[in-house]
Amino acid sequence: MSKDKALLRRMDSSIDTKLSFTYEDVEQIASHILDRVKCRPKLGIICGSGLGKLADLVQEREVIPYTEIPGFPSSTVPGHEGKLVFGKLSGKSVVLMQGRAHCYEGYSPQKTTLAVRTMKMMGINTLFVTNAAGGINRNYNVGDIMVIKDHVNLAGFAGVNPLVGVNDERFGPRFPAMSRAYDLDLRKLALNTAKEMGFGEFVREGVYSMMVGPNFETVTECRFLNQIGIDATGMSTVPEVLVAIHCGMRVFGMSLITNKVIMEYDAEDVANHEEVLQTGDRRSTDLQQLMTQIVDKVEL
Ligand SMILES: O=P(O)(O)O[C@H]1O[C@H](CO)[C@@H](O)[C@H]1O
Ligand SMILES: Nc1nc2[nH]cnc2c(=O)[nH]1
Repeated sequence: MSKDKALLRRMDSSIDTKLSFTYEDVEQIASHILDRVKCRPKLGIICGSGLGKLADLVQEREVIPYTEIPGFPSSTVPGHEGKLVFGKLSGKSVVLMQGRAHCYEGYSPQKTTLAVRTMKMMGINTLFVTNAAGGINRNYNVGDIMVIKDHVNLAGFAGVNPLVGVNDERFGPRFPAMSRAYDLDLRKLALNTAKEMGFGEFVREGVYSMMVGPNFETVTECRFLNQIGIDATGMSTVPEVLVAIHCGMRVFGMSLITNKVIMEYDAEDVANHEEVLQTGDRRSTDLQQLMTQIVDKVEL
């Protein structure tokens, strides 16, 4: 055998397809789920840390734990139950993800977002994402709700992006635009609804950023985020939104500001997940009310 042939044989020049779930894989997962439920929703809602109580308001519930869905990552973080909850919210058919997967749990960005493509394959065309986030904007208070108008994919700067890998055009284009990721009409609907409900004082609109985590940010990282125009930061949501936009879904997002990030080098406070969950608990009723009103008004 020539030297060149031996080298070619030794070096695998193919793309690592193990990264991704194929279109056929996702089809199978979606039909596995649909075989188990009667509900046929067009709206999907992802509940962030401590925000899963929204599922308590769902009627005619049909529940599937993630552990019973092939390929689905199981939830390993407190505040994320790890269940798909189908049923009616404000009279509309919905599916709620009670808990999400995060890259910091050790899941690939592709696995972290598998549920989003699965939802699309199940007929869902509108995705609402929620999260718990640290307030970077100094005018924000703990307990504020931020309608997301844009994001900065800081994790993407380091190569963490679920759209990396073989692109199957049946999911979406190789180079998806991301300049209108958060639907303008839905943002307006949410802000107007908040005003009507008397929530205007604590519902804002701002920019979310995602770093992989699991550590909370250093003081200098927070100062940097503040300088580049970030209002709130977390460890999720962005990969889900990238995948949702890639596969043609309409996206709306809200962050609950669960803590103010530390920006003083001599501060004694430190960020912690317990505070995140406690704020989620305290504000969950308002967030649930706002969400149910938006669901009531949204056209699907
Ligand atoms: O983004 P969600 O899942 O709401 O949770 C946020 O809260 C957790 C940290 O307290 C992290 O998982 C962060 O991403
Ligand atoms: N990265 C990050 N995620 C959070 N989730 C809730 N609070 C925070 C925070 O301060 N930083």
